[in-house]
Amino acid sequence: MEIIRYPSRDSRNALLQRPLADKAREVTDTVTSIMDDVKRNGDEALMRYEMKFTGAQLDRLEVTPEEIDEAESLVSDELRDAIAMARENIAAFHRAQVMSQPVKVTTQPGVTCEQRAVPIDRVGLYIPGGNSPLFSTVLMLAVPARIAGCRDIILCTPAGKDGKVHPAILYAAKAAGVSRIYKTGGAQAIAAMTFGTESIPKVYKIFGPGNRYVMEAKQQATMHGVAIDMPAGPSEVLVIADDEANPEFVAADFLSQAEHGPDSQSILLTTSLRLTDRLPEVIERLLSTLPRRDMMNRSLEHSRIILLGDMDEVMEFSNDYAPEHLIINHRDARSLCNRVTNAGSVFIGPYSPESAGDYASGTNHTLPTSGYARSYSGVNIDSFTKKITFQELTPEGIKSIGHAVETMSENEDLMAHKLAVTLRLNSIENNAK
Ligand SMILES: NC(=O)c1ccc[n+]([C@@H]2O[C@H](COP(=O)([O-])OP(=O)(O)OC[C@H]3O[C@@H](n4cnc5c(N)ncnc54)[C@H](O)[C@@H]3O)[C@@H](O)[C@H]2O)c1
Ligand SMILES: N[C@H](CO)Cc1c[nH]c[nH+]1
Ligand SMILES: [Zn+2]
Repeated sequence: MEIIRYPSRDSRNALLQRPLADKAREVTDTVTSIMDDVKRNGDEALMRYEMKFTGAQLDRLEVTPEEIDEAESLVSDELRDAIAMARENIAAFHRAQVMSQPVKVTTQPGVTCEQRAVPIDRVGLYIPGGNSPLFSTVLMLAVPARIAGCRDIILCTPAGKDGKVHPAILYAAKAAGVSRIYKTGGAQAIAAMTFGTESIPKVYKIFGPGNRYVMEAKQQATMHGVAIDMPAGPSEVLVIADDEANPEFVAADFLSQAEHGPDSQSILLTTSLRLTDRLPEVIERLLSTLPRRDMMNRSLEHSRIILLGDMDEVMEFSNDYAPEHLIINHRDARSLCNRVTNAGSVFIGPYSPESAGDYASGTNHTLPTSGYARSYSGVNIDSFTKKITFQELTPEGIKSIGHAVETMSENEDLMAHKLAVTLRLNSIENNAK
């Protein structure tokens, strides 16, 4: 972990870089060849890749109803209760985002404009399964998809070496109303949902987080006519903390991101010399009590403690970095959060760990990474709909805006546009005679 005290303005840009950004070309090339292979060879390629990456020998990709029943019996009552609570909270927060009234405005006498949200008919959800089986992500994606009214919800996730999907993923998928589940992961799963294969249908929009291969594949999918929620790759957290912050809380928040994968990143921004000096030792102590130490150590190599001069510099750096998660563990947390312009999701105060939002508070944990929080939102109810506009003009309406349209189209040299209005105006005039 790097400790950087009072970095010069010139050196700050380099600190905004995400881990392994220099390997982007390699990832792009690997993903391009996987996408081509799946497009050409369909299910055969998917089974080959599952064997290569997970060791699973598959002869069918779709999960059977019997496998789902078996999974249900393996989930403990305690986990069922936890999933039920998370699902309720996620549903409550996302239900509240539904626009209850369509937008309907009369812009001029006789001119009515409307906007309605219409669900995307078939969506594809990617559930990561490399380092851990993220069944919480099933809830984050399938619950809002159902609330939005998506009809067909496809889910892809890698199988384990034994050819089975983790029982909690299957249980959560059933509880959240997923239509069909397939055993395929990584870039090949995204390719399958992009092009369609013998078993897996092509979808209209792909959702979900994943490692660098998954994130790159989703971005390539957009070149083949499929929409995506956003680039959501390796997890990251930026913590803003002051002298009063409990160093153990900050250390645990660092480590909770580090355990997602070797290319996750945790950053502390502080004006406190005391915290800067103490944190490495507290992280070391907590780390020694946790499993996955090796992976966390690799992630911590990219992590940074950055000591800055004042809170203006802290907020400027945080907004430039645009973290996926921002934890403000600071005595002025409430007022600082009003200065956030770029972040996926913000956790306010000492008792709001990112883990709460990862699982059960109700907000969505599928969020933009790698600086994409500058321009993208995390998954929300709108992600599952598209907005269609409607308009209706009465004879009075075409008369009220007709002349403006004729003038504008004439000035764009588009005389057929003008004609479509003029003919109607003439017809209204003739009928009136
Ligand atoms: N941004 C978010 O909202 C969010 C949410 C949850 C998790 N995440 C991130 O999702 C990621 C999950 O990653 P994961 O690896 O555990 O699971 P994953 O399911 O995303 O990826 C595993 C698959 O990647 C493919 N793969 C692995 N190495 C490869 C290689 N060398 N070449 C080609 N393909 C390869 C394989 O198909 C493998 O099955 C983590 O980085 C985590 O931080 C992000
Ligand atoms: N932190 C992840 C988003 O970057 C979400 C997650 C799922 N499970 C645990 N955490
Ligand atoms: Zn997490």
